[in-house]
Amino acid sequence: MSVSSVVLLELKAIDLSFGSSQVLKQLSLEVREGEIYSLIGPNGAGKSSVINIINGIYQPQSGQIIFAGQVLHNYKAKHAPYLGIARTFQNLALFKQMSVLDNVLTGRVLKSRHSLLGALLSLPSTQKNDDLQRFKAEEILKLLNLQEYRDQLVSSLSYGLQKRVELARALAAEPQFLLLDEPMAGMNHAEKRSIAKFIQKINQQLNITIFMIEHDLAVVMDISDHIVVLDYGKKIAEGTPQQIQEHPEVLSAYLGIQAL
Ligand SMILES: Nc1ncnc2c1ncn2[C@@H]1O[C@H](COP(=O)(O)OP(=O)(O)OP(=O)(O)O)[C@@H](O)[C@H]1O
Repeated sequence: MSVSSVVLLELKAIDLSFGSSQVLKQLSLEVREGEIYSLIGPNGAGKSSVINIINGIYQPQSGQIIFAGQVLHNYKAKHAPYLGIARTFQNLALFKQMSVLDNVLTGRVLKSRHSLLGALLSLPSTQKNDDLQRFKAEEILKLLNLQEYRDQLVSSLSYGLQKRVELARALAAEPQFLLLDEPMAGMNHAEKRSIAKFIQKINQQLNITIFMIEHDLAVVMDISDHIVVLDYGKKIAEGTPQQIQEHPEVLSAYLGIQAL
């Protein structure tokens, strides 16, 4: 997807505290439509807290969240799917004793016009709706090369495949903005490369803006359009991968690496 000049998400002067500990300090950021936008920084910098704010799980003490031109007031996690915001979690959150297809179908709840009465009466419209949901879920499985696992229990799959199923389930909601919390955590090199390709495919083919936290800097540098570096809840740098790689403060003081 080409990056547009339209800002899809804006955080303005966000402050977040838990008790006496201030986690985010006057944090502002802008994510443009079509971007793969990555947030990096040391452990405890506040990255997951940012995702939890964008997803409505945490409510900041002050600041504004503006999504698609709308200031969000009293914003909670239950509102996110209606805005077209979906997410994956740092630790897998799947129904492990259900099949891959059924897990993806759970992601279609909002898109389904299924009524309980219709189901009880086996109305033709209910059957049509089920067929549509299944068709959409199958399309996503195809996109992520998961068809061959469709009927397998999630618990029987490798960790890398389970992460891909989680991605599929998030996509089932047809989001316009996808939050990925460490999508490559715990993966081997080949699995990381493969998930990176799928993230690019989702961005380009489905026109979904991606907001990602990831510790693997090589992958972040490889696929991101824009990177923000957070430390102690403050933005210390932002720019293209090249600008970030050349930022001496980021490299030496905060990420503790010499060169990428
Ligand atoms: N619900 C909470 N209650 C209390 N403190 C919290 C809560 N959520 C986050 N914190 C604190 O906020 C700080 C930032 O945590 P956060 O998980 O956002 O950092 P992070 O950059 O995502 O770290 P990591 O890379 O290790 O996942 C930490 O000190 C953490 O303990």
